[in-house]
Amino acid sequence: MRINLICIGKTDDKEISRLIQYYQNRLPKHWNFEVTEIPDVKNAKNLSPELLKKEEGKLFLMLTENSDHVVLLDEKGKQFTSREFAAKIDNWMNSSLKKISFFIGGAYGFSEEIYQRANEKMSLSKMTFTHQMIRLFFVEQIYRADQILQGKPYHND
Ligand SMILES: C[S@@+](CC[C@H](N)C(=O)[O-])C[C@H]1O[C@@H](n2cnc3c(N)ncnc32)[C@H](O)[C@@H]1O
Repeated sequence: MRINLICIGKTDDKEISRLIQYYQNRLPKHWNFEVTEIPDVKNAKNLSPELLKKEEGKLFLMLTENSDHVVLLDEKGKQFTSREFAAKIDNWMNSSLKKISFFIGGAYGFSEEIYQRANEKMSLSKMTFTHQMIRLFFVEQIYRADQILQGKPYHND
């Protein structure tokens, strides 16, 4: 199974990029985890929020196959503990799913088309984070899930 985290625009803060890389490098290869940064929509500043979300949505969908299980990272989604998330990933890994695509929205979130396409919505907190910071928080949770599944002492509860 592959796991793809798809985000809008480059991670423009070097410190966030460095930490994402840090956790990614510690993840075993069999996770097949990759981060895809979609280029920012051209002329984004001249588009209304609705149009911008639509354009970003088209780019998300271009990277998604029909068989992908799409999970939106969305502050209004369902919340999990780190152990529940690790168990969820373990179930997916033992299923026939070929790819899980996690989407992080842009500055205004997701278009209606993307909500329609999504299989589920997952929240990391009820609070809203920037689309840059949430990348790092998510990648750390992926690393934490691996440590939990390996029974390592990184996660202590
Ligand atoms: C700045 S937020 C979008 C803001 C918001 N949806 C709005 O109404 O304007 C950018 C993206 O970061 C992600 N995000 C931010 N906070 C999150 C949270 N607590 N849990 C999961 N994803 C979050 C989501 O993918 C969101 O679309």
